[in-house]
Amino acid sequence: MGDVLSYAVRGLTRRHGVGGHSVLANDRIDLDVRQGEVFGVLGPNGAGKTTLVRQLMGLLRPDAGTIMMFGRDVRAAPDLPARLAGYLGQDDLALAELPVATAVATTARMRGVPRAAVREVRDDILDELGLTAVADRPLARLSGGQRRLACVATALVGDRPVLVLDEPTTGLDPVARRAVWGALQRRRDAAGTTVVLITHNVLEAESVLDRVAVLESGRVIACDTPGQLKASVSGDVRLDLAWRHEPPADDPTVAMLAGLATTNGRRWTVRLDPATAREALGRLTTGAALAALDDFSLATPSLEDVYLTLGGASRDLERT
Ligand SMILES: Nc1ncnc2c1ncn2[C@@H]1O[C@H](COP(=O)(O)OP(=O)(O)OP(=O)(O)O)[C@@H](O)[C@H]1O
Repeated sequence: MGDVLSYAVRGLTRRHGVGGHSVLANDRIDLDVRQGEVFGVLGPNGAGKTTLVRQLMGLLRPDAGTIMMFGRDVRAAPDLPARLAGYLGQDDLALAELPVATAVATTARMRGVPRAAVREVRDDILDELGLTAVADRPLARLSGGQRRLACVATALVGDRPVLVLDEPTTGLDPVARRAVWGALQRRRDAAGTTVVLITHNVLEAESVLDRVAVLESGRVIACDTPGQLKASVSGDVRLDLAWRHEPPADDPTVAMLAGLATTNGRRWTVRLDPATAREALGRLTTGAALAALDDFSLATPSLEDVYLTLGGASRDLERT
């Protein structure tokens, strides 16, 4: 990873709409994305993530601020992102009528892959992403997940130095998601490709992302490596409890945890300092509540905990 900045963003501001109903979608965002890093953008729905990446791609004009791409001002060279970056948008309907293989091959040709190499390049990426079996089917006649995966293939083909991907793994099954994360890592490791991606899947992204920016209400509220972000909440551990049936509400430990827990049905997640967590667990496993307890675990914080600590909403996260 070098010191070259694929993107240097300063004071980026963009408002949608006008007058009383307008929304400040990006509010003075500063970001540096280094060449060869996988850079994640996390944040709750409506935080301004898509607005940010559309500006990085030159698809939306900033109201204020600058975007430098490899040292050049995107405003002065608006075609720069389209030439240097492969982009996956939220909906990709342009290629819908084409068979997958044709969509990938056509994109490869447009990106300068020599005619003699197109077939091999196309077949390699279809194989890498597990799309070979549907290569002859038009995108419009694929399942939602397969179509998304085919769009990922068209974004990745042609070895652009930058990839900007808006939720590349949303809607994919576990095998396909693993294929996408693997494909991104391989490009970063082998070719120094810079990847900027939006994701809600923090649990999987954690192992792939070099750095993460957390957006909320148009602002960057944290930006660091997953490790450093986790260190910022590292005083705490996460206690996960799965209840077999309704826990006794009059048990003082249960009542204390209930007030602190994020709940998902009978699953409770509580962030506590280690000593309190150990004590609580000790009381639960020796007291009356044990009969209601199905399973428990104590874990050091994940990027998910960071996200939640910073104010992200658990409903916006995919748990897979
Ligand atoms: N074309 C538009 N006109 C008006 N408001 C818009 C428009 N596009 C986005 N917004 C608003 O701007 C804010 C940021 O939207 P954006 O799509 O960038 O968020 P996001 O973080 O990508 O959200 P999500 O996770 O739901 O995709 C939201 O409040 C959204 O409602």
